Formats: sequence, C-alpha cells, structure tokens
Amino acid sequence: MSDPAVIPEPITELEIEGERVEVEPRPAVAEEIFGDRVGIAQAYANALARDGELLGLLGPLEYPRLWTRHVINSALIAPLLHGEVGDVGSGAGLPGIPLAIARPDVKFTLIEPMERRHNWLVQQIKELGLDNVTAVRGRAEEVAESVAFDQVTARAVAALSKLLPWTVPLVKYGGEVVLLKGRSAEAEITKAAKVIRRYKLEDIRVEEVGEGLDTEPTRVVRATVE
Ligand SMILES: C[S@@+](CC[C@H](N)C(=O)[O-])C[C@H]1O[C@@H](n2cnc3c(N)ncnc32)[C@H](O)[C@@H]1O
Repeated sequence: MSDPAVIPEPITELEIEGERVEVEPRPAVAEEIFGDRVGIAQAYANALARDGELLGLLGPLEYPRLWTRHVINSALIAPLLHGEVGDVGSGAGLPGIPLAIARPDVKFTLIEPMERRHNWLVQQIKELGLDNVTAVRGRAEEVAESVAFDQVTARAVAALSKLLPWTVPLVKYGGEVVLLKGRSAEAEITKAAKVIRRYKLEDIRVEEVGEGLDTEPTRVVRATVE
C-alpha cells in the first residue's frame, strides 16, 4: 500500500517492443490538484506506465502525455463532484482513480466489464490504499437495476447518443451525468437530441474546468436527470 507521505520515484522511461519510450514527468500542476496526496497519484501514474500497454489502454504515443492527457485531464473535474459517484467504463481507472485520489470525501464505484481490467482495478485500489473506491465488474446496462448514484462520470466510452442510455439509468432523480468529452461535445449533443428528450434531461451544457491552472482545461457535458 502507498504511504501518502512518500512520493515514489517516477518511472521516466520504458522499453516497449524493443523501443525506448519516455514517460512524461509529473507536471507542477499535479501538486495543486492532489495536494498532500500527490504521492498516491505518482504511484498510480507509475502503475499506469508499467501496465497500460498490457491492459490495451495506452499505446506508446500516450506515454509522453501520460500525466496531462490522462491523470490531470481526469482529475480536473474533481471540484464538480459530491456524494456517491459511478464511473462507467473505467478501463484502467480513468477518470475514477485520479478523482478518488483528489477527493477522498467522495465515494466512487468503478464499473468495468472486462475481467482483466476489472482485476487490475481491484489490485490498484488495494495497492494505492484507496478506501473510497470499489470496482464492480459488468456493463452499465447490467448494473443499472442495483445502483443509484448522485453523479455518473464516463470518459472515452462512447458517443453521447449511446452513452446517455448507459449512464442516465444509473443516476438518482435530481442527480447528474458529468461526461468528459473533447471538441466533439456540442456536435454530439446535437446528434443525441432524441435521446436527450427521451430521458428528459434538463440543462444539458458543455463546461470547461481547470481554467486558470497551468494545463489544458477538461471539457464535460453535464445534465440533470429529472
Ligand atoms: C476506450 S476505454 C476508456 C477507458 C477509460 N475510461 C479511459 O478514459 O481511458 C472504454 C472502456 O469502456 C468499457 N465499456 C464498453 N462498453 C461498456 C458498457 N456498456 N458499460 C460499461 N463499460 C463499458 C470498455 O470495456 C473499456 O474498458
């Protein structure tokens, strides 16, 4: 288990298929986001660097932007969250694990159907000593009956028209979806108009978070479930 007071030595390079690959060093903004839990974030980044390829979630091109594109991009939405949060299609724990490190006061459930990834998440939760996270193996549609979250997050799982029917049924009345999206966010909202009406989503909007910090902001699609 990671000792939060100790910052582990960062993995700075790896060999993948005989090629030397550099791993992005931890940016200064990580200290601002994770505070005294930055050591846990470094332990997670190291695990992601070590196992990301094995899990089929990180290609060699992702290593030089491991922190900014994955860990920080995920953690930036931490101030938007409260209560109990479900993270659909967590994969290697994104955005759920960086969020759980940044917000020990919020409870996270990582939902991931692939056995290998789910097992890895269970192992990481234990090794990082995160007592505010659990991992559930299954597809969102399968677990919808048994859960009700204040908020549901997802990142890089599917386009909105497919993602909303997977995420909205997991949200309590009055709760919300907070979905990390790139530049396509507005276009995806337009395409998902029928689904948005069907689920009676209120106040659907695109927001950027992390402005003022020395990193690229993260875009989210937020909507209230009524
Ligand atoms: C491209 S990966 C993204 C993983 C992670 N969210 C990230 O940002 O790196 C998509 C993940 O969604 C999972 N997934 C696909 N369909 C799903 C569903 N219906 N319910 C829950 N997870 C699903 C896949 O197994 C995969 O791990």
